[in-house]
Amino acid sequence: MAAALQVLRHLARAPLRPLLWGCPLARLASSMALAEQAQQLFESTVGAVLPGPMLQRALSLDPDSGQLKVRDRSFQLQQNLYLVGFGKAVLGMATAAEELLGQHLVQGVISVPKGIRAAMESAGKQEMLLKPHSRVQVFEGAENNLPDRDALRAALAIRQLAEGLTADDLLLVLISGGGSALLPAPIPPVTLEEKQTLTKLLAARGATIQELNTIRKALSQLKGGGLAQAAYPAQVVSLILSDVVGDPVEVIASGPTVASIHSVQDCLHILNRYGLRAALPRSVKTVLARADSDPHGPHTCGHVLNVIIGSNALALAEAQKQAEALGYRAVVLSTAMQGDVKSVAQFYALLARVAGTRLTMPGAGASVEEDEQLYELAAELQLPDLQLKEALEAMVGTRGPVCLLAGGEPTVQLQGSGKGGRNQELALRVGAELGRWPLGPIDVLFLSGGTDGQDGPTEAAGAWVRPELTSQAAAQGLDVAAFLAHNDSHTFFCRFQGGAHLLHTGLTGTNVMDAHLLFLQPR
Ligand SMILES: Nc1ncnc2c1ncn2[C@@H]1O[C@H](COP(=O)(O)OP(=O)(O)OP(=O)(O)O)[C@@H](O)[C@H]1O
Ligand SMILES: O=C(O)[C@H](O)CO
Repeated sequence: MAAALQVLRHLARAPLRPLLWGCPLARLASSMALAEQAQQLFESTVGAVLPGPMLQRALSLDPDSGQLKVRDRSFQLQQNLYLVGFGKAVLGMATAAEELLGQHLVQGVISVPKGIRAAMESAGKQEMLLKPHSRVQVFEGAENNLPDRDALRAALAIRQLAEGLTADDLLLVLISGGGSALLPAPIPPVTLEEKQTLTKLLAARGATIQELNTIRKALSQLKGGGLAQAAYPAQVVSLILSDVVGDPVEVIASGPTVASIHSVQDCLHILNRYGLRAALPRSVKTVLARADSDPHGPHTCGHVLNVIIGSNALALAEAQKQAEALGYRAVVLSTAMQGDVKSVAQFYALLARVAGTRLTMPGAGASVEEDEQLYELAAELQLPDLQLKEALEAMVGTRGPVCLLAGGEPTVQLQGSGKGGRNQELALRVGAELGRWPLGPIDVLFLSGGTDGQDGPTEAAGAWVRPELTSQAAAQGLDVAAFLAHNDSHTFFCRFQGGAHLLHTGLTGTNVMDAHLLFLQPR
């Protein structure tokens, strides 16, 4: 685990070894090293959004004058700096912030997942752990990503700190994914249990994170700008690590420092859509009715600076740079990869075929039907930022290796009771699809990994596959289709070639959704 971390740290700084594409020997070696390079590139993707480097990029402190710079804004520090935070990556973010801001920090309170300190400790990740005499108080709670009494206690301590601030103070707010469950403060008479039940029901019925968080905001004291309001008249700077496609600050962790723009009507529409309006507890109806007649209208957040300091796009941009340094033609396809994992897998496999044909037989092009099918699949997935045409055009005239990068969070409809995760299932499906057609004189590798280092309830971050997967598995007596039918991708990869295709990084301490890397190397 410690060794994996060393690699991550090293890769965050060091450029990777470039390919020497002119020379056949080098080409052979490079082809053999493709899997190794894929794993290194994944680690660079994560390295770009680790708490330390991220905070260092976002903040700069002049030790002589005590001026803190965040983007183009300056704040005078003078025993007036406070910190709060909530989210799965916040422990490491708070540690990095305290290290940077040192003596200026008066007091802090953070709400982080249950067991995270012990997990980081046993993973040997000292840089994610606060020092023994830290000024930051840590609350652990929200087991299984659900708001609980411990998280409620943390939220109340955060509110108390915020409410005690004056116009001379600066509140630094550290926010990352999972923040909603770690900052529950229901508006009375709504109880924690009622809020828990409602969010669980909405999630189980397929509500999007935008819908879920709209409801959470309407029922919360601190979400939807409530925390910023509590801290007024202090100045507020929120440093946000995004785990939502498109980085919407009002959605991530339910936007506690962003004024909510939703009306009660929006909430009622959502509750209607999921058949929950009729059975609402009286307390929820009371709070919604009260909000409807609130004479003050929505909060304003003029005293707040919200800054996205880490995102999937940022991580992929770093991986793209590293891939180019290795000699690849690298294109970021999308940072909003969503949709059913089966369709996403078909898309990547067909993309490998269409792009591969362009690379190996310039001028021939893939068949018109395949091109059309690829564009149809892309349209079905509805990816707002997809650079498919650009990526395919980039193949024309490219004679060397290509790396296509994407990020996001596909969805798995669980049918079986097997062990797996989104990334391992996607990789397994892509592997199975790639084996269906001959791909010509080209080496192909697809990797999918969760940037938090944990894919579903498994110890792996994800997996990588090549087109030979199905036949090699069959030679080992493993039937890929049978494992897929039970959502048993992790069991498959543990058995296949002794687990050599699994990605193991350990918990990374960050989270910007998943990364997908598709490598195409003409032979
Ligand atoms: N056996 C399985 N096969 C495939 N996917 C699974 C399996 N079990 C759980 N999953 C998927 O794993 C996901 C939950 O895993 P995880 O804890 O990594 O969540 P997450 O959404 O990545 O959390 P975060 O928001 O922190 O990134 C769900 O999307 C679920 O569908
Ligand atoms: O906490 C949340 O609301 C989700 O992780 C999205 O940010």
